[in-house]
Amino acid sequence: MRTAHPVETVRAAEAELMALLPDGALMRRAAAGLAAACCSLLGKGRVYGSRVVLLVGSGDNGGDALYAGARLARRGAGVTAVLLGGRAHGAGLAALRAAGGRVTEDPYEALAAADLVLDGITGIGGRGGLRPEAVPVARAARGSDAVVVAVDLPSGVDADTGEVDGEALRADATVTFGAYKPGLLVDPAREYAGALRLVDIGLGPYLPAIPGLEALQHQDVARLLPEPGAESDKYRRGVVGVYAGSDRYRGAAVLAVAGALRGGAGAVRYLGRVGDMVVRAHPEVLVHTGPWDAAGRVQAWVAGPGIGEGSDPETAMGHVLAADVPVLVDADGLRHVTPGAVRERSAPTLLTPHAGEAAALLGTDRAAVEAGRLAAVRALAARYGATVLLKGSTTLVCGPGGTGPVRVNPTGTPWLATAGSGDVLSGLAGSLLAAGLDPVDAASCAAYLHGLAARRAAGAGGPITASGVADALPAAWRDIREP
Ligand SMILES: NC(=O)C1=CN([C@@H]2O[C@H](COP(=O)(O)OP(=O)(O)OC[C@H]3O[C@@H](n4cnc5c(N)ncnc54)[C@H](OP(=O)(O)O)[C@@H]3O)[C@@H](O)[C@H]2O)[C@@H](O)CC1
Ligand SMILES: Nc1ncnc2c1ncn2[C@@H]1O[C@H](COP(=O)(O)OP(=O)(O)O)[C@@H](O)[C@H]1O
Ligand SMILES: [K+]
Repeated sequence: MRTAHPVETVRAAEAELMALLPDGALMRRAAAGLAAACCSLLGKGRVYGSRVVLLVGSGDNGGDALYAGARLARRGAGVTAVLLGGRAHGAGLAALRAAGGRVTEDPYEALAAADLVLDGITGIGGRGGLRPEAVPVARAARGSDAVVVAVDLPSGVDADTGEVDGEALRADATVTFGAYKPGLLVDPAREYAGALRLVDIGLGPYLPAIPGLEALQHQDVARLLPEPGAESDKYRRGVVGVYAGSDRYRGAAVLAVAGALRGGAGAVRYLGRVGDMVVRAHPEVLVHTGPWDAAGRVQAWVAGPGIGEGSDPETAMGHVLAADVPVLVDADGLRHVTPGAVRERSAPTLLTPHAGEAAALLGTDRAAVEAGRLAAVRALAARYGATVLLKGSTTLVCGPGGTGPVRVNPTGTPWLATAGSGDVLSGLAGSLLAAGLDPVDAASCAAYLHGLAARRAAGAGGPITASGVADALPAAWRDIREP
């Protein structure tokens, strides 16, 4: 599991460790790791003679850049510092000068010739976006041919929330110290960070066991995915009920069922208006057309994709929410849930909104949700007392209450932004619920598999369809099982 810790936690861990070490030892560790990462980014044999520009702010983030710059200068790089704050880390500046580095008043001339730029303007002490004097310099760095490496964080992003208030520096890579910060894993900040590298400075034993954010990796998902045993039968593997589709949105039912069939449940039962079409597309589905209470055994429900509005869907959602089994509510189904109704349920509920639906549930606008995804997913989980999976460029999952660690999905591709792919995801997550995973695991494993399947479907990069994502799910599952 990859974990991220908020700034307050990182600072507390640093303080504990620093008390045991000689002055400046942590910063030297950080700078040594940073310089090593820069050497590998420049390439073997390319450090000597390379041109490195340091963008140096007024705090310790600038100190890291200066010490790393001194190391690179000692290996033969031409290192130039641009001082952007009113002051600069004194010992770091002295180290750079002693190693042969220099300070320039003309950042643009230095940047035009740079092979590597180190962004040490702000790290975890930064507040708000870049200040006006840093904006043209950051743009010139981005516009140059140099590799841009952010020190600890891209300057201008919020380390804890992933929000970007104003302008921030766009890096090709970020070398972060001691622990990932939540903002490095959550859009919009994540996009500014580029490839991530973590430098171990010995903070591990001083960090709490429960992180602010966590990202599943292959082996975590492999451990959680259900696998049939010798004694399995279709009912023991779980039956997932799907209530989806309408005369207007028929495909939503087919796609949700396609996801459900590939999620490890033993059987899929369909209720809704388009059973004929569903069974034509998926003959293995059990279609029920009678009253709700005669639907038969179901271990988890997926309800909402393409059901539309009106009294019929409202009544049906009432039946689903009354069931004493886990329920996933997606898409149109989200119009029919209230915090009170969800809180009163006897079994867990999983809500899977995209940013627009989340905004409607929170009474805000879509842009606000997209700018503050972490806050939005926590607020929804707290308000509904439910697990929430917030879809989009970064998919987040938060357990009921909103206070525990948030799971961030590390797989996926922007090619997933295609109609119907969310329906496949809801079927898949519902199937994992029926197979017995708890809602946070079901949601995060589903997002992981869905993202991998999308990458497989997209190959080297190219348009994909929701059906293509569903078709790629078994191969993604195998990739996880047998890496
Ligand atoms: N602690 C440790 O042991 C270790 C820490 N390490 C390193 O230290 C970093 C944290 O250092 P830090 O605390 O000095 O904060 P930092 O991010 O440099 O910013 C400080 C100053 O920037 C300014 N400023 C604020 N906002 C701004 C803005 N938008 N745009 C421009 N300027 C802005 C503001 O100063 P002001 O100009 O307001 O006086 C503020 O005081 C951390 O990220 C890691 O790199 C590593 O070496 C490992 C060991
Ligand atoms: N920019 C993006 N990058 C990665 N994944 C995305 C992006 N935009 C959307 N997605 C994913 O695509 C799916 C779209 O789901 P949804 O919005 O419900 O669409 P639909 O209702 O058409 O099925 C979700 O899994 C979401 O996380
Ligand atoms: K930085």
